[in-house]
Order: sequence, then structure tokens, then C-alpha cells
Amino acid sequence: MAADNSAPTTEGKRSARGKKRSSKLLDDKEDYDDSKRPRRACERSQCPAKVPICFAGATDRCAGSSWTSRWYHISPGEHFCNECFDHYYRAHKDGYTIFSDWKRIWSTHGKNEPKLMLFFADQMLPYWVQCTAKDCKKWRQLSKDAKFDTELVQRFKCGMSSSGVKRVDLPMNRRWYSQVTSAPYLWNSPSATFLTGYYPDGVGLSVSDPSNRGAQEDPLAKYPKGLIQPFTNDGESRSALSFHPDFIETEENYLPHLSLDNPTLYLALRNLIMSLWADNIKEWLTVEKCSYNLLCRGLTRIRMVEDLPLLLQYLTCNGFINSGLLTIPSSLHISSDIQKDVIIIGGGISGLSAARYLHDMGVKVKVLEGRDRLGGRIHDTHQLVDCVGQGAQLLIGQTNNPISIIAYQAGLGTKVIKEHCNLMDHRGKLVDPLVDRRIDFHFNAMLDVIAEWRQTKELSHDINLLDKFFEMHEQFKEESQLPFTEEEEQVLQFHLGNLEYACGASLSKVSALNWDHNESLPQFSGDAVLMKDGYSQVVKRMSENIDLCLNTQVLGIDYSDDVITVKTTDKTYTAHKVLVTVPLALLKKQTIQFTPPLPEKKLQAITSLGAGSLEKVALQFNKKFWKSKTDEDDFFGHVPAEEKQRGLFNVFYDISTSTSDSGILVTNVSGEALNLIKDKTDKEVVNLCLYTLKSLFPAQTIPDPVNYLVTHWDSDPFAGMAYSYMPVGSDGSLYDDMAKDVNDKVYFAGEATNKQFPQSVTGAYLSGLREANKIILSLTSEITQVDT
Ligand SMILES: Cc1cc2nc3c(=O)[nH]c(=O)nc-3n(C[C@H](O)[C@H](O)[C@H](O)COP(=O)(O)OP(=O)(O)OC[C@H]3O[C@@H](n4cnc5c(N)ncnc54)[C@H](O)[C@@H]3O)c2cc1C
Repeated sequence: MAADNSAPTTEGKRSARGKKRSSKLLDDKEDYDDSKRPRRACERSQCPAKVPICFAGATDRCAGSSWTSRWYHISPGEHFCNECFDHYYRAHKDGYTIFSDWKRIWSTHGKNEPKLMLFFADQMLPYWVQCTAKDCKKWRQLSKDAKFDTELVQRFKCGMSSSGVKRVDLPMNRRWYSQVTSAPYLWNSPSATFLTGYYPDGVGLSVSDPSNRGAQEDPLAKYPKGLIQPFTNDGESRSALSFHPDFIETEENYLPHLSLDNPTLYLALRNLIMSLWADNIKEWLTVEKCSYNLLCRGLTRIRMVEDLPLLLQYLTCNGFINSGLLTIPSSLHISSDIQKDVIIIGGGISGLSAARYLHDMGVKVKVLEGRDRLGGRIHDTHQLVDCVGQGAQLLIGQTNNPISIIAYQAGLGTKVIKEHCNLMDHRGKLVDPLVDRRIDFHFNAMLDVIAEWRQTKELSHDINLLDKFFEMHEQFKEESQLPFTEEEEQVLQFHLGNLEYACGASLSKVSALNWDHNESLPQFSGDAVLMKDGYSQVVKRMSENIDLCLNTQVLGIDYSDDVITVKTTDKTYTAHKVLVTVPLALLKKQTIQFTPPLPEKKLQAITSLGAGSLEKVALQFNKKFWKSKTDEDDFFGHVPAEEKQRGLFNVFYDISTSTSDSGILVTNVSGEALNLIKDKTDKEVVNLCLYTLKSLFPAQTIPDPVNYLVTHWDSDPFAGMAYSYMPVGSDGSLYDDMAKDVNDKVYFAGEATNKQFPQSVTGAYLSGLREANKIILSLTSEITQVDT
């Protein structure tokens, strides 16, 4: 043992016989030694232990590595003898009270039956710790009663020169758990504070550890409310980027190279990682930090530490942990031998998230952006009194959302949007709250009926959502004989208009079968928030230190050779991998020529997925005249007089964030209503909007806006759309087809490639990370292939 380390040695408190044995435990030869002593092999099938050693040493009669009438097998390298078993099991023996006390605590607070095997695993197995000395890194065994804690694991230096014991190789096999009869659970796990509502042993924590039981302080109290939630509560449907702590999710079952043979310990490990991340979202979570906090007895600890890098990588790549603006430890950077260039086409959020990740991982990456600015469909203006997002400005569901995490890490302002919204009809009358509630309920009930209907339908049965909705609505009226007033029908139109805004398309084009296909996958929960200073602050942070070429429109990509050529308006670039992030509408218009042409499946996805439209109008007034009617609400709804107007200025958001008297209203035009503004000048659109506001506030004099803006995303040569949608006859698999790479050379990211979170900034951001990881995996596997 090195002088600077007070860690217990293998010499623990034992009987004389036990002491002698303990030093033998370090000598691997003894394990499989062909000595002449009487001995007995472990009888469990496939157990390699010919001369097992009892790790318990609980009594002077312990067999050590000699003959015993029966070996009890915990794992291929961990056995205890019949004498030690008897010591705890027989009522007249000394150990019986110790076992009984343990059993009482376990049966009071635990879920699993407190069997003697579990007792041995929980209380008697020795500890294993890896030497931290750079030139050693050997796993060493400590005595079972050593003081084993995070501090010891962090500082442990064995000071020994021996090569280490062979038993350590056993848990290196990832099928290790399949031969473990009773695995030990974790002690002092940081996840205990997150999992107070669970039986500790149900989530892989030792019941014996008092800190794993009972109420603790809320570990998330330090964050803004609802920012982080690593675990979904029992009984609730899973929210995005969280886990049920006692359940292995479907996608985890397909994790390659991870040992899932002991589900409870897998959960313990995954929950530990999620908890450590949730505890500090401002620091990259490393393998080392996790292993310091991974405390349990036995060889199991070695197996769990072995699993850490892959599990951390999986959780990082999929946005569960290590999100946002963190410094990636240099140990994870890819080798400088990999001198391959990556070109990213498009400096929107997806392109930049990929660029940042690749750059930080040590890859040579360049972004080619057609416009004279970054951000793409994120474009803020500060010409009005407060920041106005001409594209994205809202974040729906802030909990675990990587963009909210970036905002938190960077100290960017967000404002929670209050849910309440008054509805006003075209004469300015406030809709009776009872009518509002009733129609809201009816609207959702009709969507539920459609969800029921589609359960048995094939894609060939698909029809548009608008027709299906009214078919169900009329059927309901007929069957229930409930009358709907004109006002109620108009409120229904308001809701349909809102849905058109969410879909980015007229419901007459949207699939009744799959309009909400992504709802079958976990979605972000928590409040909707307004990015007070706009999303472009996020764009700015993401683009720092990246090699960017603005005003560089890509015209063609030739990937017929090993080296890809990218032709732009300016010059031709070469690269080994190209990531395309241009909006779907431009892929449809073939603004980039691919040589050879893209595969049929990709072209079909591009053709079939919908490119939706949405325009915004922002008006700045010297006075917040709407406050008299909207109280403290952040938005109010406009119930249209006619069906064709349902997408015309149907919600007005008060996005004013400064305290000045001036205020800003932002509203949208979507669906068929876009036809009502398409031939109008901006001034005419603003006048139409003022006309609507005047009808909503007839008792007031509405001043002319002091400033305004009207967006033109549809005619924007670098966008041509707002966000993607599901047209009639399509399903979510199109998003997967959009995301597929071509020949491991041309990759695709962007909101229209994210099946789980399409249409959003978050979805685009995550798609960039996804592709960056794919590129890194490809680059590193190429180099490995060359090496071999
Ligand atoms: C009006 C509107 C409101 C929205 N509101 C919200 C909201 O509140 N919340 C939300 O989460 N999302 C919202 N969105 C959606 C969100 O803005 C997008 O999903 C997201 O920004 C898309 O990012 P992206 O990287 O996929 O694409 P883009 O941001 O479009 O980036 C693609 C980039 O490629 C560039 N490019 C195109 N062609 C070429 C070429 N040939 N050569 C080089 N560069 C090229 C473009 O200039 C662009 O910079 C809104 C969108 C719109 C239009």
C-alpha cells in the first residue's frame, strides 16, 4: 500500500485462519491450483472454479480453499463454503443474529426476499478497486470490512508490483451476469435521493444502506422549476429524455455490447449516471466520476465499471446527458491520425450542433452557409422594442430539453408562458368560459375518437384530418342530438386553426392516421417558454470557434469518389464526409444536384414528407392596449367569423419582456388562410391584422403600430417552408428514411429528419448530434479497419 493512501489493505479483521487465507486470495494461482489437498469443484454448470475459495471467512471452521460438503456459487469467481453458510443459517450459531437483523431490515424496506445468498452478496463479498497509478491500473481486492467509499476509489494506489489476479478477467466478459446467482447492490449511490419513492433493491440499491432509504432533500431544488427530471414517476407515461427508474425501455434492449443479463444492476448503473448528470448539468459527466460513485461489493463492480463507457456514450449521443455547451474531455477526442474533412451544408441549428460536436471531438469541420447570416429558420430581429423571433421563438416542454439546458448553462433568459388564454370572437365578445371548456373538451374528444378509429386502419385507408374530424363531429351531433350554437362551431374552428398552426399545414392535407405520429414516442414535458433574447443567442454560442463560410451556396455534391466534391457559387471544396442540413422544401426543389442521384428511397421520402408553411406578423404598439381584456395572460385567441379565416391571426402572443409601456404582439397565419395574404404587401397584411385587432377590442382606439414585421419564409430561397408535416398517406418512417446516410458519405440532419421531435429547434439540434456521432463512429471504424 502506498504511503499516501490510508485505504485498508487486504488485511482485514479476521480469525487467524481467515487472515492466512486473505493473503492467498490475492494469489490467483491458488484459485485453480492442482494441489494435493482434498478439494471440491463448484458444481454449478459452466462454473470454471475447480478449487473455489470461500470469500466469507466467517468462522474458524471456514473451508478456505479446501474441501467443503458444498460450495455456494455467487459468481464464477465468488463462492462461499458450507461451513460459513451454516454459521449464519443455523439458529444456534453465532452468525444467526447478524443474519436475522439484516433480514429484518431488508424485509421491512426492501422488495426482494432476503435470502442468505443475498446476505452474503450484500455483506460478505470483498471490495474491488482499481489502482489509480498511471502505470498500474490493476484491479485489487480489499477485505470485506474495508471502509470503501468514493474518496478511497478516487485515491487508491496499491503500491504493488504483482500482475494482479486472474479472477478479474472473469467479469470482463459481458455475459458475466448470466452466471451470477445473487449480485450485490449499490451503496451510497447518488441516485438514492432521486428514487425515494422506490424500493431500493427494485432499482439496484442496497437496502442495508440507510442512505438508500427514506426521504431526502430534493436534489433538483437548485434548478429552475421543471428544468430537469431524470426519471419519470411511476404510473406516468415516459417524458422525453427521462427513464422509468425500475424499467428497461425498449430501445435499451437493443444496446449492443452492454450486459443486460442482470436487469436490476443495469438499472442501477443507468440510474446512477442519470442522477449524477442531473446533479450537475454544467459539467461533462465522465467515466471516472461515475466509477468513483459506483460502490458495491464483489467482482460485479468490475463488470459495472466496464459497462460505463458504452452506456455513457449511448446516453450522451441520444441527448440524455452531457447536453449543451460543455467541454468534452480530451480523453474522448478522436485520434489526430484521423485527418478527414467533414463539410456541413447549412448553418442552421442542426448544422451548427453537428459542427460544434465534431469540432470539439477533434474533427476538421467546415460549415458552408448560403446566407449572409447563421441560424436559418432561427432569425431574431431587435428592430422592435424587444427581441422578436421571425422563425422559432417558443420552446414547448422545457423539462430535460437540451435547448433549455443550454439556456441555463449560458444564463440566457427564458419566460414561462402562462397556459391560460381568453378567447374573443370577431365582435370582441369574450367567449363564455363554460362554452370554451365544453368545446375544448369536445375537440379533444373528437381527436380521441379518431385515434380509436385509426387503430385498425392501414395506410391505404388514410384520409385527411379535416374531413375525418367533421365526419366524427357530425356523427356525434346526430347520435347525441346535442345542439351546437354558431358560437360553439366558431370556437371549434378556432381549435382547428390552432392545430393547423401546430401542423404547419391545412388539415385538408394532413394525415388523419399519422398527423401526431411522434406522440407514440416520449415527448418533452414541462412548461412552454419564450426565449426572451431569442434562439439566436443559442446559435451564437454553438458557432463559436467553428470554421464558417457565409454567402456560400452549395449547388452540387459529387459523392461518386472516395473524396467528395462540393460545388458552391464561389468555389469547389473537397471532403470525406458531407452533412446536408438544408430544409426539406429545398431538397424537393433539388436546389442541390447530387451525383450520383440520391437513392430511390431517399427521393421518395423527400417527395412524400410535407413541407409546411407558416408566416408571422409582429406589431409594436406604444401602449399595451390589450391588457384591459387579457389580464396577465401571455396570449389571447381570436375566434374566426368564418371557416376560411381560422388560420388568420388566430392567436396573439404578447411577447413583451421589457418593462417599458411599449408592447409587442406576435401572431401567425397558417393553413388555407395563407391564401388570404399571399398577394398582399406587408403594409396590407398589417392593416388586415389591425382590422382584426379592432374587431377584438371594439371599445378601444387601436393605435397604429410604431413598428412591424411580416415574414416570408415560403418565398425565402434558403428556407421555402416553415416545418415538416405528415401528409395524407404517409407515416413516421419517412423521417427515418430522411435521416439515413447515403453510402456512409452523405449524411442528413435537420428538423425533417427527426422522427421523435420533428418541426422544432430541439429536434433539429438533436438530429445534428445524431449525425455527428454517426460520422465519428464511421471515421473511427475506418481507421480501425485500416489498422487491422
Ligand atoms: C415561422 C416559424 C416559426 C417557428 N416556430 C418555432 C418555435 O416556436 N419553436 C420551435 O422549436 N421551432 C419553431 N420553428 C421551427 C424551427 O425554426 C426549425 O425546426 C429549425 O430552426 C430548423 O433548423 P434546421 O437546422 O433543420 O434548418 P434551417 O434552420 O433551415 O437551417 C438550414 C440552413 O441551410 C442553409 N441553406 C439552405 N440551402 C443551402 C445551400 N444550398 N447551401 C448552403 N446553405 C444552404 C439555410 O440558409 C439555413 O441556414 C418555426 C419555424 C418557422 C419558419
